[in-house]
Amino acid sequence: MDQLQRPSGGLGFIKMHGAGNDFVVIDSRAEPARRMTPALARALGDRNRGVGFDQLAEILPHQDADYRLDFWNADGSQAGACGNASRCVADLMLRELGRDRVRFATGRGMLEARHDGGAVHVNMGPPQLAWDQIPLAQEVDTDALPLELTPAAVGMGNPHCVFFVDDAEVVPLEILGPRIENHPLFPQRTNVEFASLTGPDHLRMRVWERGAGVTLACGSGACAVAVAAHRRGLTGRRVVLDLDGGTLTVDWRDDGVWLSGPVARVFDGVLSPDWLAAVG
Ligand SMILES: N[C@@H](CCC[C@H](N)C(=O)O)C(=O)O
Repeated sequence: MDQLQRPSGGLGFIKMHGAGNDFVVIDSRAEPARRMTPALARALGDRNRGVGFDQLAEILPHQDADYRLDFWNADGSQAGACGNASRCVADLMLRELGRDRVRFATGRGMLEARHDGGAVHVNMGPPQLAWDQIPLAQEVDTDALPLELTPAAVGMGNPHCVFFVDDAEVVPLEILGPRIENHPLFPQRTNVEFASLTGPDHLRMRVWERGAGVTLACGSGACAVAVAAHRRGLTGRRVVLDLDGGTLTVDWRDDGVWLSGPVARVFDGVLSPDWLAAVG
């Protein structure tokens, strides 16, 4: 990764996106003592007063891995997983280390990422399918939740509620998303996906993210939709998903759920000492 210019007291960052899911990446490997806080994440995530992002990914040192990644939502909450930010940071680290494979630690354990051509692939690990792993508030069939339209619940290190509908395009996400996100069945809230089958092993999906709202893509959400679709017998184990911001591919293999797609480095910036002082 190129060294960022840091005015004394400033904070360097990189703005990236993966299929339109946008991120601020902060490299704290050299300064692990300076940690992100909910207030700073919220201020940075504000698209008017800060930089704006769906998630913030903070890179930290780790003794048994190439690095560790922490994820923050725009509302200042933390997430155990973020597939697209994992792919974006892996792209930076694969280039920096000159390797074709990296291992990194996250809230859900050790993950692996690889490069090939233009795409970055990350193994998001096995899906969590037991009600108390996702977690849900009570023991129910995770493939058919007791909610209208009987959605499925899938954990990918973070909770997802997946609805299969005839036409995901017309779903009023802004209305339904927050209702499902905060439904009492999900004690840690949930990400919400609406998906429709558009061809053999091909899905259209739209997403409402916990802590971020409507986003153009969600990597762990794409994994959850693919897992739920296969469990329902709608698709095979490898599917292509069209999201609002681009196309992702998910392959549920024996060693985990692999997520693939494009990444882009948009710009490098520095938060000024004055702005940092003002947000506390
Ligand atoms: N955009 C992400 C998911 C981010 C975390 C999510 N909002 C949560 O709170 O669980 C992805 O690409 O997976």
